[in-house]
Amino acid sequence: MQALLPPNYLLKPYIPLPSRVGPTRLTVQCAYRSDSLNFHSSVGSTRSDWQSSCAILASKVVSSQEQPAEKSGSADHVAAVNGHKTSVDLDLVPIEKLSSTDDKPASPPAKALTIADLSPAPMHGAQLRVAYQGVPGAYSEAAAGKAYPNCEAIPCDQFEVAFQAVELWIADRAVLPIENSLGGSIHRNYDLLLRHRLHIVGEVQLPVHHCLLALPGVRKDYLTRVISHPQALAQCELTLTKLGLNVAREAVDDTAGAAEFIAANNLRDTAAIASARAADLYGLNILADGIQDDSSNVTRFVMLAREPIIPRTDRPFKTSIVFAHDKGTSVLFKVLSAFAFRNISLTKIESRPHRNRPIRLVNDSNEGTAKHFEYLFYVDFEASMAEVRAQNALAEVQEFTSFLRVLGSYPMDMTPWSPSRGD
Ligand SMILES: O=C(O)C(=O)C[C@]1(C(=O)O)C=C[C@@H](O)C=C1
Repeated sequence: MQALLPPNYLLKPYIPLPSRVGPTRLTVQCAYRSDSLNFHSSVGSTRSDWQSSCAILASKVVSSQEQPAEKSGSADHVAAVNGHKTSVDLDLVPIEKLSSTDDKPASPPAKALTIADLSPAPMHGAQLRVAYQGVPGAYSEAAAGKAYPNCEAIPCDQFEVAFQAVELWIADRAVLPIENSLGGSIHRNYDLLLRHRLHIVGEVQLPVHHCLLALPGVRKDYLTRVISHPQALAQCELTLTKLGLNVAREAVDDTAGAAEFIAANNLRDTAAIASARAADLYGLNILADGIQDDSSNVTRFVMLAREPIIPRTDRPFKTSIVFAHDKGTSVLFKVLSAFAFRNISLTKIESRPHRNRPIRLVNDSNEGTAKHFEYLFYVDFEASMAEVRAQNALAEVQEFTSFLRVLGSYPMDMTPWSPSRGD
């Protein structure tokens, strides 16, 4: 967004928004239009708050592109356009006001940047706003709380919306699941990491303890279906069968959303797989506790921000990269050896279809044409980009690859492991 501003205006790195966001769930439409918001709950938020928030974001871009410079930078002007009165200005500071004039003292000399400047806390004096996919009671909300204690968690109806919420400055961070110890990778988020320009700034691992929830008075033998997030259904498949629940499984957007749906529609033949907190929030009973197929069920989440953090060497760091290559099959081996020769451990490798070029045609000298699928490879390795061995490894990787992007270099989650409990 900064690139859209006229050159004589500086955008300070935060846009104040109405202070209460509350648990209103962001939808795709919210990121684009302010007139089609989906209000799940009215707690602490009003429609006009949200219209103002979205309009501020929209008009900031529009006004900076279309208005004459002396008007577009005015906080009052933007506030008036949005019909939203805020006591703080919108942080658009004309550069000329920062420089010295005859009758005004010169501005203080530029201050050296610190790590805090490069991974800034919000400047509006409020809590950090963290976007997650799902509704209150989702595991992603718990992960947001673990990553950023005391944050203001902002529910979003899709992963993509959580990315957009950060890109549009509605949220400061997004916390998104990337892999689970039983269900495997969350492919959608791998794809979105590449499509968006956010940076991974941290990771958290959350023990996931699933419960089977139903309306009060409902017994297991009343059930004709179980609904939940596809990952949660996969994580409990064996246990559901052991419980004699050979009923239909239906996928919904998130675990807590499944619980909310049962409560809202008074469904007496349906159970949800979700957290004990979701049972509390939506008034459901716990029919079975700890139904994940393995007690050490854990989901790894990544934290995303608009700016990368400065990599360090005083604590264990992990770095995530994605690359593609266009030459031969031994490239993957060569790339992996660049890490092996330097004793850098890989913690994860994932391949995804190369959507821009899904198939490569290779002319066979004898007959016809062989078709190879093309992939993007995502690799996590245990080293910080501040380490020379990691820099050298990537320099070597770059020689073999047609595309290479560092998604982030960030502190590893080193919290001691304990199997999932009911909390
Ligand atoms: O539905 C939720 O509660 C989520 O937070 C999503 C999600 C996931 O996408 O993997 C997160 C953790 C669990 O693994 C199950 C579901």
